[in-house]
Amino acid sequence: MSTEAGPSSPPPAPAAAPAPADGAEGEKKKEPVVILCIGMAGSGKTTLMQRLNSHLNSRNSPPYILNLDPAVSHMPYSANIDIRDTVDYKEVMKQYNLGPNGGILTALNLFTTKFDQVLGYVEKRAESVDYILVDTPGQIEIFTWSASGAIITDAIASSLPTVVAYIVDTPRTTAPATFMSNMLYACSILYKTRLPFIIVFNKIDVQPHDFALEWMEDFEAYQAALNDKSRDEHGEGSYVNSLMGSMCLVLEEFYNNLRAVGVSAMTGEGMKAFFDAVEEGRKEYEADYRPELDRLAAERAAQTEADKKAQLERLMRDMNVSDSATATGSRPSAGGRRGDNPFGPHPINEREDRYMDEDGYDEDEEEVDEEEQEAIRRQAEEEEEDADAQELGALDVQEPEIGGLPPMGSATGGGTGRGMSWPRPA
Ligand SMILES: Nc1nc2c(ncn2[C@@H]2O[C@H](COP(=O)(O)OP(=O)(O)OP(=O)(O)O)[C@@H](O)[C@H]2O)c(=O)[nH]1
Repeated sequence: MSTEAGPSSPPPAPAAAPAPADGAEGEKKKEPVVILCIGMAGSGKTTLMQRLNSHLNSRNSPPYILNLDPAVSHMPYSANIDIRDTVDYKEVMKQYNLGPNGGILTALNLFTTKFDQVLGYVEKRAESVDYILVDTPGQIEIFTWSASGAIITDAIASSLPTVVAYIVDTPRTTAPATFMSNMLYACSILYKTRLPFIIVFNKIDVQPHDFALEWMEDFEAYQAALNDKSRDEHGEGSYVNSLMGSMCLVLEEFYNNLRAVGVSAMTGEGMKAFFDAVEEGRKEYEADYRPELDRLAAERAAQTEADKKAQLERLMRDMNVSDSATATGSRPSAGGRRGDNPFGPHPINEREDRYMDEDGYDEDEEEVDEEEQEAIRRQAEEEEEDADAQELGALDVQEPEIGGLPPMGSATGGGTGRGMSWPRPA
């Protein structure tokens, strides 16, 4: 058992400005790292969140915590922002005749409509914390394969250094086939998020993770394990097993580019290795992800600038004040001199007449009308969506004071009651 605070010990008294977890005093404080905990149901995400929370509290560096799992019934720590305070997924299920997964997904979608507020709170606290922990729904695909999961991940990652901690239930991964399935899933998440990735082999108090590290480093060791279990009575390996052997080779590149650590959320073993890996992840984010983000932002800015320029040119053309027209002087302006005041009054109907065809049909006018109508339609749709979200109960996100976390183990199990639940009370 580690010497860190146990699961139910209260956090230390909140410090106004927590001492930096690492780095020398006087140095400019680093941006906090966001740790996105993702994993299969039962892999130990919530327990690990609790462990990370108590570990960081014991280092006098309390983290900022977000819970994005609307269905968690017991949370052994208090979150600064809890999806359950904003949306009640059981009500969503009832009202829309949805099953549990549909309810959780819809609750997450509703919460996503308010995520800009959440990000605002997180950014405000970025000055005073070193780590931001995010717990995700137990049904992994609800987060990793949904639009809202992608929106939330992108929003966080474009704001702060972010690493993905993929939690693996080690005792349930000892079979080569299960191991391979888990690694392929991890690989798919890596390619979807493209964020620095840590594979966290949890529950090493029950099953050490050496076998997994060996399989990741040594193809032949994995092949040997496969052969061990794959022979049929004729001594032949099955098709699936030879496929898995090939997969292992394919994944070599993936294994080479990620960090794998073993932890026990229960005992606290492996915390140092975990935070070292997070620090490496931060460096990778700064070296690879941030420049890409900056490049995309510059690309977008250039595109916006080009669009603006094109619009302006079009406007100038419409008003007959193109460079050539201005240079040669198109018509006398109000002041009387040719080329002066290109926006001056036109002789009646002159401009309009030039754009009319023989039937008096104005093609350009129609184009503008369509654009305007499209813009009006979009705005109306957005307003309608906003109204829907409001009605459905994606209420303003509530944030308690940081550092004022209730003692660990005091979660209410059905929302912490700080915010409003759906549906909105009469
Ligand atoms: N022995 C051992 N058990 C653990 C460890 N971490 C979690 N568990 C147990 O594994 C079970 C599942 O843990 P949770 O933290 O609820 O897992 P989860 O991934 O949050 O589960 P969902 O919310 O359903 O996705 C619980 O019974 C935990 O006590 C660990 O490090 N060692």
